[in-house]
Amino acid sequence: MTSAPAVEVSALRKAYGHKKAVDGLDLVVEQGEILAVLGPNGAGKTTTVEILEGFRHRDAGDVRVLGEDPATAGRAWRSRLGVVLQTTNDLAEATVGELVHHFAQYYPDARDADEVIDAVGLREKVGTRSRQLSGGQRRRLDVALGIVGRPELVFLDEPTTGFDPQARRSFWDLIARLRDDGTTILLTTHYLEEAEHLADRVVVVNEGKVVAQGAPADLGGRTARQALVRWTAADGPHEERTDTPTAVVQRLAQTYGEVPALQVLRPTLEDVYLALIGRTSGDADQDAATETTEDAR
Ligand SMILES: Nc1ncnc2c1ncn2[C@@H]1O[C@H](COP(=O)(O)OP(=O)(O)OP(=O)(O)O)[C@@H](O)[C@H]1O
Repeated sequence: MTSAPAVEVSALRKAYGHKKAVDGLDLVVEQGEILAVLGPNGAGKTTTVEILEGFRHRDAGDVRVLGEDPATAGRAWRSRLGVVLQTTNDLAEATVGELVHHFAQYYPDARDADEVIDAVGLREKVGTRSRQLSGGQRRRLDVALGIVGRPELVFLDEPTTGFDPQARRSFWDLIARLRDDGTTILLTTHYLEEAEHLADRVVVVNEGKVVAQGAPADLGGRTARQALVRWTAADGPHEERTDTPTAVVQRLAQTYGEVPALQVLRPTLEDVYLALIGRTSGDADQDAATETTEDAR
């Protein structure tokens, strides 16, 4: 028997005034899987996640999270969810250790608080007040508070923004361990390599709709994933898309011997993603620059 999905969303809509933030979005997260939601700034990811968490009202559509409608579900439902919120300023004077131990008390079957502190890599900061943590350390504390209750389903909205590369790697290990424990995880991210590394499935959202979904290696379909063979002949540059680049190169070698300016290119997840959202990598660089400015504020 297959179990019911952890999350089922159909025809979800939410507008802010005239702005359609979510515009007929469909989504399923199976139990035990890691689903990554990708999309450019303003695509509607946070709005969707906040509706699933029960923090925002929807205008239309059906939503089931762990079998209940988040708009009406109660405390027992909420205790089964791990919601990673930004730590509020009210808690700024509490230490890492105090916060994680304190939050653990709210849940019937909480994880061991000290193990969680170790898992997010904050052991050395256990006595530090939350206001004295760096941005990346604060985010790790947010994650610790989100998982200490041993949730069945965890929502992570851009969990590793502001992490250094080493912290990102150890966070990925933590997420893999949560998955091994059977936790279902929905995360949003702007990091394509994060989605590729972690996710069983990726959903690409653009302008409030799902524009593609699949395993990271299959996203965009077979054609988008084909290799591109390029070479230059006497009459100029040539290119050929193919599932069998070796055969194409063999054919070219028979014609030319040493093939002039031969290249075999494989599209990366980033290439496929940018094509799906109708951008070029120049636009993506622009987004990255904008994000850096926002982070710097
Ligand atoms: N509280 C709000 N009031 C008005 N407009 C909003 C509000 N929250 C979001 N929006 C708008 O809705 C759209 C979707 O925003 P949302 O935050 O869901 O996008 P996102 O995909 O999470 O973006 P990002 O990657 O930048 O976090 C954007 O155009 C945004 O400006």
